[in-house]
Amino acid sequence: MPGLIIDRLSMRFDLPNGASVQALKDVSLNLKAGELLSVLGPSGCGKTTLLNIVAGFLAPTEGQVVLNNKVVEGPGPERGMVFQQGALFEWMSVRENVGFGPSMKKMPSKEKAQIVDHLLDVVGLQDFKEKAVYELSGGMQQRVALARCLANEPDVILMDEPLGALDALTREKMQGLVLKLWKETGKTIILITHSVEEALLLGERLLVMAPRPGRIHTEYRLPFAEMGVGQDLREVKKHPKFGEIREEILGMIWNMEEEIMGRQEGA
Ligand SMILES: Nc1ncnc2c1ncn2[C@@H]1O[C@H](COP(=O)(O)OP(=O)(O)OP(=O)(O)O)[C@@H](O)[C@H]1O
Repeated sequence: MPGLIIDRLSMRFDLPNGASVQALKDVSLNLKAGELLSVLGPSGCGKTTLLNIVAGFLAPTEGQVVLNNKVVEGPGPERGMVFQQGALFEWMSVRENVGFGPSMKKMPSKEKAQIVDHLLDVVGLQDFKEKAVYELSGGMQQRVALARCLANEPDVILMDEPLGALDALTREKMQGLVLKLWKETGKTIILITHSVEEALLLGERLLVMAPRPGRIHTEYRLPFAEMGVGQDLREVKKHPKFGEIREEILGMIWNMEEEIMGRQEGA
């Protein structure tokens, strides 16, 4: 079956002092090709661990990830990653950064130039093609990171707080861009965020995770990502359901954090 199957994942980190941390316990999830999933939860609930296992950077202690019928056994080009800070090659131009994957694949230069040009149009950076990345603002650097990821033609894009370091206005524009890319490319996307509003806007499915052990607490299926494509996201936020679910999730995460604090004080 095409798509991504996360099958009963558990991850335990054994620490040098003999203790261990159960970062994930029995996490299962099926994503169809082209679905957009956002993941929220208090610090330490295993969001990044989950993403790193799907990326193939970490091997789970139990369970498996299956993408398009193949078990994930390490990193691969069909899974692209976008980090909070672009992880770009500072000394290369925007064009060279976006063309890096195609260059590695030894793609003929004419074909590579066409792909790079197309992606720079998509992310609105055509006029900055020859600039070095250190000359760009944070928002522009994240646009380069998205274009560079897309140039590898991944089936799944994994984003770990990709907009977390941006100012509010740039972040809002980038949220619109993520929705546009999702609709135009049909990629499956998993996006981790600490912002409840962002998770509501950028998740047709939204997972709230809980800590100790890291697990899925609640899943929502939401209309806001679809509503937001090509629209003013501030209008989407005015939808009565948006405010209602935001309050519900904020309360849920607040209670989890209270519980953690209580356990720490009682320990
Ligand atoms: N390499 C590691 N060695 C030991 N413990 C780890 C390691 N990586 C993560 N952990 C622990 O696993 C748990 C989950 O961590 P993870 O980073 O996945 O959570 P998170 O939800 O992404 O947190 P945050 O929101 O703060 O980024 C935490 O208790 C963390 O301390």
